[in-house]
Amino acid sequence: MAEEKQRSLLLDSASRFPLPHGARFSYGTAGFRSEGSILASTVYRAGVLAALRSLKTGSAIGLMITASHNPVSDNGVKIADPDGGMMVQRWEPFADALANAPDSEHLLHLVVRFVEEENIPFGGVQSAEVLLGRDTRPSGEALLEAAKHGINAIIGAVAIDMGVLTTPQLHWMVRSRNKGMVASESDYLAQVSKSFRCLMDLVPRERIADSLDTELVVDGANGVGGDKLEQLKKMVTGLDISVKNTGKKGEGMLNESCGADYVQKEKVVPSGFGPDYVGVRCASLDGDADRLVYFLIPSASSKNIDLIDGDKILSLFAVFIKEQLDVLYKGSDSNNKPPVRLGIVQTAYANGASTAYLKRLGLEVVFTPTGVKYLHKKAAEYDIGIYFEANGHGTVLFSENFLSGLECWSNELASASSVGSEQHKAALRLLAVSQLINQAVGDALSGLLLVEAVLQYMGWSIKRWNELYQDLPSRQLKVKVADRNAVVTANAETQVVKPSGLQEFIDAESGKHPHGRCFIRPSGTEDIIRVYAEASTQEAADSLARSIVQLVDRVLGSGNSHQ
Ligand SMILES: CC(=O)N[C@H]1[C@@H](OP(=O)(O)O)O[C@H](CO)[C@@H](O)[C@@H]1O
Ligand SMILES: [Mg+2]
Repeated sequence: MAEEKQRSLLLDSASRFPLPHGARFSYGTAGFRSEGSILASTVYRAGVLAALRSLKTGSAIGLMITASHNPVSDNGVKIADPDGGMMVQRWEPFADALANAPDSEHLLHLVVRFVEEENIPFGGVQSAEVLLGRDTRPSGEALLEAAKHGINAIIGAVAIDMGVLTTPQLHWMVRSRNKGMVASESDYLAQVSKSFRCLMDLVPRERIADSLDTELVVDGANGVGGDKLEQLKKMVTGLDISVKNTGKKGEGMLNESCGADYVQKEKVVPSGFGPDYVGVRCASLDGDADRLVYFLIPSASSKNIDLIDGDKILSLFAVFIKEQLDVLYKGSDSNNKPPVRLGIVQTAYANGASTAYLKRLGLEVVFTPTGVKYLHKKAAEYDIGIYFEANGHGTVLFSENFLSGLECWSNELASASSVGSEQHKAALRLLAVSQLINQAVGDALSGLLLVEAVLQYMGWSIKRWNELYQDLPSRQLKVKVADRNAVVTANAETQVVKPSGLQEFIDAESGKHPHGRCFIRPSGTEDIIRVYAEASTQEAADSLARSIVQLVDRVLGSGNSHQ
């Protein structure tokens, strides 16, 4: 009876969100993404999916409506799992099938079959909870309603609207709620600002005396991050933050000539910044504030910037954390403590100079395919795992086991004669980092505060930080091809397996240039093949990339390659 009611409810509500004619959707690296005006049926179905996922896991699930750094007319939707991470990959084929079901009958059929296969408690026997968030895109409001309809089409499921949020805020809320911890936006802001204050209080006095530059100017991409940073700014002291491209009327369009993606890819001064900011520490968030890069405008006449990308943020965090661990483990009372495993996770896009630098520090560096779901999973295998994509998405993960040990150790140090010792302070710093930096996903706001705290601790200017190592010149191009899946890669995307012969050519071309390195892979978010090349000079990197583009175009292409 209950099942009958469930079926007719789903049929009824699904028929209100018909699939647009000729549309095809695919749950890619960043969920579903498309022109916002054709996404209502997809977001409705993502609501159904999220409710089923919540029934299956018995936990709260997140549904975020955003298209990150895409143009303002686009939108998208992604699902967060109970731990705050991306939805388990095993469910992606079902997500695709749901999104593309031609009508409500087919949709119902798919749901009923999947519920049976997955043994999902269906028909009201269990309750489900989906936390909803959206960014500032104009299409978001209507899409949020579509998501609510999808969730409400599953009996027992409740939609909780958490409002306009950054993507990482929603992921944080899902994780916190499922851990039984406070999980509102003000809780997020309170935790982040409190742990930042704690780190700032632990900055060595002699370094404060150097009176390091506290001025920071942030490009908010005209997205949700700017407004949130304005809120956060009121809760932190010790920094002089001003926010540009806040998205307020008259300041410009979302992601247009601004934001972390633009700044990282184009390496030019973003809109709203000019000669007034020469030498000032600047940062860019992307449209949903899960990516962060820093930059420096070198001279008044310069259109180009000095980019401080995700690799360098990672390197800064790695240096800091390694230093704290070295201090912590130096004391005699560390003898009976289990050794800590610190791991660095990068992708093939990491600049070769960053990998060489990290290895020189004696750190363990491993590679995964592109996409945070791979990096995150790998980083979670360590006691402390630091991961970043070059584009600025990343975080620092602490294992539960390491953290509980560290808390006990810190308490021991506090009660013994070591209170206030360097060793005690190192423990407190690491604990504060674990509170500050988002444990669910990469988070531009908390990442930014950690960068700022570490720079203060080190007494480093942005220039000094940038000089940690010098990036090898690189070039990224893309090629339109008939079928991007014709390219199959291995070894964390560094080697082409298919079509055969391609890798040999890439090797031969790379070998022609000092420090030449090149790889190609099918994009997970666009219908293209990406080509990345680096070498000791910009000319060599450009020429290497171009020669591989021509080859890919010849073998697979539509004759239509571009940057
Ligand atoms: C070279 C590059 O920047 N690739 C990006 C891009 O993926 P592609 O699969 O390369 O299209 O979007 C992903 C999602 O935002 C991000 O994780 C990834 O780093
Ligand atoms: Mg983003």
